[in-house]
Amino acid sequence: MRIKVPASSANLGPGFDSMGMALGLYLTIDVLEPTDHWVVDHDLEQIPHDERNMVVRAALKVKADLAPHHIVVNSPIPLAHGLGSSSSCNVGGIELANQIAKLHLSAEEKVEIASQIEGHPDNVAPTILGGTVIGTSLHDHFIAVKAPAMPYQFVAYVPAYNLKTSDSRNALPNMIGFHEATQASAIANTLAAALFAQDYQAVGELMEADMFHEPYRSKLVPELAQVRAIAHQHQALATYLSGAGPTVMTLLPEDASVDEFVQALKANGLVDPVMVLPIAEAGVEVEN
Ligand SMILES: Nc1ncnc2c1ncn2[C@@H]1O[C@H](COP(=O)(O)OP(=O)(O)OP(=O)(O)O)[C@@H](O)[C@H]1O
Ligand SMILES: N[C@@H](CCO)C(=O)O
Repeated sequence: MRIKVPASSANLGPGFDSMGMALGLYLTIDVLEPTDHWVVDHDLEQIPHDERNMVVRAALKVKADLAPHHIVVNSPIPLAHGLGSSSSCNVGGIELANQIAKLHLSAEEKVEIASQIEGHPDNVAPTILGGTVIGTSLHDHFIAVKAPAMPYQFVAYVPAYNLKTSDSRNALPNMIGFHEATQASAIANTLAAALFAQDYQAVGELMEADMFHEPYRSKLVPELAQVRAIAHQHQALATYLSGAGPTVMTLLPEDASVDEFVQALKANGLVDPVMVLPIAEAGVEVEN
């Protein structure tokens, strides 16, 4: 059995901790034979091979006495780069428990469990449901709603350095003022409305108007302003900080040339890898 889990890009600018989309870059978990203790094969450095592995930890949160198995985890999702690598592990672990213990969890139950583990649904909800998802916690549970597909090319500029979510969150203020909070949430609310109305002119303007996190994190990721400035010269709809960074995501129209955009980045000294990632319209899947 193989569990296939998409990567994800959270925030979409002002949708801090509430908006995200699933991307066609997949962590896979091959479930092999039952064993007397957990064995996790993978080729990452400094990542545990036993029950301390993040995938197994998530599975054991769902079912503490889950029968141990030999599993193989492969992930092309760069770690600590704002493409949801940890969310894919958590969602994969939940699905692992679901399959081994035959729990028959609904998608809503998986979103609930995953959001409890992560504390916010912006990565895990699209990773489970696929597509673009907006969600929130409310009265100890989570509500997640799927938005229409965006007809754009998603171009991820992936700086070489890692930025752990915890470190990137430490750059945020403990409090913002009432007027600022009202304005920031008005921008996010209007972005949600524009996404559902498929009013992409408004989407583009609003995506670049975040007041919750990008102003505080941009000093950690100078590439955000640099890529955004160049993107504006290449018909981009918008550029935003993907998740906690450092990946910078640009939405280009489907008929725009990614090559020309990448060449312009390089000409300006932005020579880190670029990935063009499709939206994953399906979330986590199981292949037998
Ligand atoms: N394939 C994997 N196997 C085991 N652990 C992993 C794997 N991928 C990620 N992790 C764990 O997740 C951590 C990265 O999580 P973190 O939340 O900092 O970043 P991210 O999920 O990549 O980015 P973001 O949440 O901003 O999108 C790694 O340091 C590692 O502990
Ligand atoms: N919304 C989260 C995504 C990463 O977990 C953040 O920006 O910190």
